[in-house]
Amino acid sequence: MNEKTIILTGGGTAGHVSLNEAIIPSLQEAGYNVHYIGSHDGIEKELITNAFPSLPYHSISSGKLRRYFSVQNFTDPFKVMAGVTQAFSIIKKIKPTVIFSKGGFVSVPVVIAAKLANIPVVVHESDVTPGLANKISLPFASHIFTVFKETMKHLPNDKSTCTGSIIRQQLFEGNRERGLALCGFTAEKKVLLVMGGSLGSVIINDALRENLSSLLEKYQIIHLCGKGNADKKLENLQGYCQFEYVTTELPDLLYATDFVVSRAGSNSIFEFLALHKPMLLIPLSAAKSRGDQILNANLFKKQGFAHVLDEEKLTKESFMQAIQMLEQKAEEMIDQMLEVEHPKTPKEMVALITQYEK
Ligand SMILES: CC(=O)N[C@H]1[C@@H](OP(=O)(O)OP(=O)(O)OC[C@H]2O[C@@H](n3ccc(=O)[nH]c3=O)[C@H](O)[C@@H]2O)O[C@H](CO)[C@@H](O)[C@@H]1O
Repeated sequence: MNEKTIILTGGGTAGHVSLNEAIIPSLQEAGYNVHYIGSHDGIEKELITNAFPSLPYHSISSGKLRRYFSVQNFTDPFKVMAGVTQAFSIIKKIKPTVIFSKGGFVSVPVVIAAKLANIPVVVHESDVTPGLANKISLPFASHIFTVFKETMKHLPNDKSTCTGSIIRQQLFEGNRERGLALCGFTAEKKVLLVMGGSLGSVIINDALRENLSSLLEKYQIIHLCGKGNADKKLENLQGYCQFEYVTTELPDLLYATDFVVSRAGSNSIFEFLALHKPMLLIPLSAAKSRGDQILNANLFKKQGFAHVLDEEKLTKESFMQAIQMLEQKAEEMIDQMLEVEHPKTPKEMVALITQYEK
């Protein structure tokens, strides 16, 4: 049990789980006994236990790290402390050789407990600027890997490396015909995929649904609308197919897609890039976040991969104009995307992480 055991952590939103999902099969192939530490009821529990039913999942208590005032800011530190104690006893029992943290607030107690147990921790940051959980984790980590090279200027030189984004292998194994059949679509009309990040976005959902009849004249639409956001009235509308959240269906849906409208979460936009999907990005505004998606989106725009519409400028009309612009620029975007090197494989990422094991 002592040898070749790794603990993965990360959660809160799917963006803090995708990379872990990508590397688990390669870790298992390399002979690692993989354990996961996540929260009791976060999305990571559902995603990991559904995709890898035999993988041991350990729940711990975790508190949310907020940048704004909330009464829970007074109780959550106690939850984090309880989480540290729980994570510490799990680590002591499992005795991993290394711990890999994909960030999100549940990862903080795990990283602190790892330091207390003297187990090396490797952290991964997906966005241009480090998230709060990773900032807290940094002093406890042996190394931090980044997706964007621009992130390096926010990190100590001697313990950071840019690896680029790592894409789940199954996303390259989709099939257009299967995707079209799943939605009841024909091959005659172009397909627009609209996605508001892993949680869905109410304002993007509204902008789409307000324009639905005009858009359906030209496109067939796959709408990943987020948990609790499906609209029953639109269930049998020809050419419109809504899902609250998809897992195994995603590769086929992406292969069926011609253009994407999306939030600018790091994992999603690199997946669209790897599959050469022209994209219109509507990043989460600075008023609602630390502005990481705005930076992600603008770097994609600068490299010619995306057209960007600021959330503050989103109206029924500007949404339609931006989609027109997306279609006009689509070929140019694909040409730019074809120039990009193939991302590192999950197997290569595993080799990078495990070099830090004790
Ligand atoms: C509100 C919020 O905190 N957003 C952050 C969160 O976004 P979010 O969780 O939306 O993260 P990303 O866009 O990076 O990744 C979403 C992941 O979910 C997958 N997916 C999505 C929908 C679906 O139906 N099925 C599915 O599998 C996508 O393929 C992707 O792998 O983490 C990102 C990465 O740190 C950040 O850039 C975002 O700012």
